[in-house]
Amino acid sequence: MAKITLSNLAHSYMKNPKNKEDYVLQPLNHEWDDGAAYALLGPSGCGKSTLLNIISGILTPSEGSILFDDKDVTFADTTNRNIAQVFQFPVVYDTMTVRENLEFPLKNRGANNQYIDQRVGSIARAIQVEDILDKKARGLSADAKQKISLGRGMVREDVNAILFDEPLTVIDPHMKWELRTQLKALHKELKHTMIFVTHDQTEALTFADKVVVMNGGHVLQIGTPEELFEKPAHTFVGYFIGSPGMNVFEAKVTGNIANLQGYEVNLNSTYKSLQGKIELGIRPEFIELCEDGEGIKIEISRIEDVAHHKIVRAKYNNRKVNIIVPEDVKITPTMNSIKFKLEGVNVYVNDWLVEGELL
Ligand SMILES: Nc1ncnc2c1ncn2[C@@H]1O[C@H](COP(=O)(O)OP(=O)(O)OP(=O)(O)O)[C@@H](O)[C@H]1O
Repeated sequence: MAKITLSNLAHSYMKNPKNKEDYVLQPLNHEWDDGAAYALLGPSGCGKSTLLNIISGILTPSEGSILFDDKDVTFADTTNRNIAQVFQFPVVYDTMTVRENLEFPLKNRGANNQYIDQRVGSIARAIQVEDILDKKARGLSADAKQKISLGRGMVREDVNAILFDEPLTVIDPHMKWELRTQLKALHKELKHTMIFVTHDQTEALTFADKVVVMNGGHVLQIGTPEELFEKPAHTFVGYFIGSPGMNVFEAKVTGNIANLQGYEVNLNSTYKSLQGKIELGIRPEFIELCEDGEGIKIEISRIEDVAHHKIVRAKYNNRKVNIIVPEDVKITPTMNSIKFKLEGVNVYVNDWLVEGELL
C-alpha cells in the first residue's frame, strides 16, 4: 500500500503542446492517502482514464511527476510500481480453471501453497465463485469472467495500489450492487489504496471514501460523499452529483442578503463585496414548495413520483428548477412558489464556492 502524490502533473497527447487547450489533464497537485478508496468520477472524455493510466504507468505524463510513498515512479513501468489492475473487460486465461486464474498472481510471486489456498478461498467467497472454482474459465459468461478479473486484481495483499477502470460495466445490474458492497468490505478488511474510475455517481458514492470529481481535464473537488452533497466546491460538482443535481440561480449578494430578481433571501453567512458571476446553488432537497405569495413564484411543468419522494420539475425565470417533496406532502394547485432552507444555500462566484463569515 502506498501514499500517491501527483506533483505538477499535466498531460497532452500532442508532441508539442502549445496552449492550455492542448492538454487533456490540466496541472494537478494532490496527495492521495495510503489505504484510502478513491473514485475518479466525471463525464466521458474528462480525463479519468488518462489519469489512471498515468498512475498505473501505462502512460508517461508530459509534465510533472508521480510518487509512491515519496519515491519518484514517473518513469517506472507497471510491474515495477507493484500495482494490480482491473479493466472494463475481463482479462482471464480461458484454458485455466477459475481457481488457477485466482492463484496465478500469487504463484507468480512465489507464495506458498497454504497461503495461496487460504487467500483464494477468501477471495472466492467474497466474489461468490466458490461453486465454480474447478470449472474452466472458457464458456463462462462475461459477467462471471469479470468477477474472476476482480478477484485476480484483489488476491495479492502486497500491492501498492489496486486500480479499477470501469470494472462493473459488463456486470449484470443486480450483481453490480452485490459486488460494490463486496469491494467495499474487502477494502475495509485489507486497506489497500484503491482507485476506481467510473462515470456512475452511485458507484462512486457507495464505493469510495473520497470522490475525485473531474471535468474538462480539471479536478474540481476531492471530497467525501457528504462534502460533495453539502458543499459542492464548483457548480458542476453540484449539478453532476445528486439526482436531480443542484439548482443554480443568478443573484446579487450584499452582506447576508441575496436578491433574486426582487425576491430577497436571508443567508446564514455574510459576504464581503463579491465580484463576477454570482449564483446561489441549492439542492432540490433544500427547496420547499409553498403557497402562492409565500415565496418565489415558479411554473410547475411536471410532478414525478419516485421511490420515497416526489420530484417537481418547474421553471423560474426561464431556467429549470427541481424540487424534492416528501411523499407525505400533498401538492395542491395553489402551491406555485418556492422557499429555500437556509442551511442548504451555497454562494458561488464564477462557478466556485465562496464561504462567507457565519452570522
Ligand atoms: N491516445 C489518445 N490520443 C489522443 N487523444 C486521446 C487519447 N486518449 C484519450 N484522448 C483524449 O483525451 C481526453 C480524455 O480522455 P480519457 O479517455 O482520459 O477520458 P475519460 O474521462 O476516461 O473518458 P471515458 O469515460 O469516455 O473513457 C478525451 O478528449 C480523449 O478524446
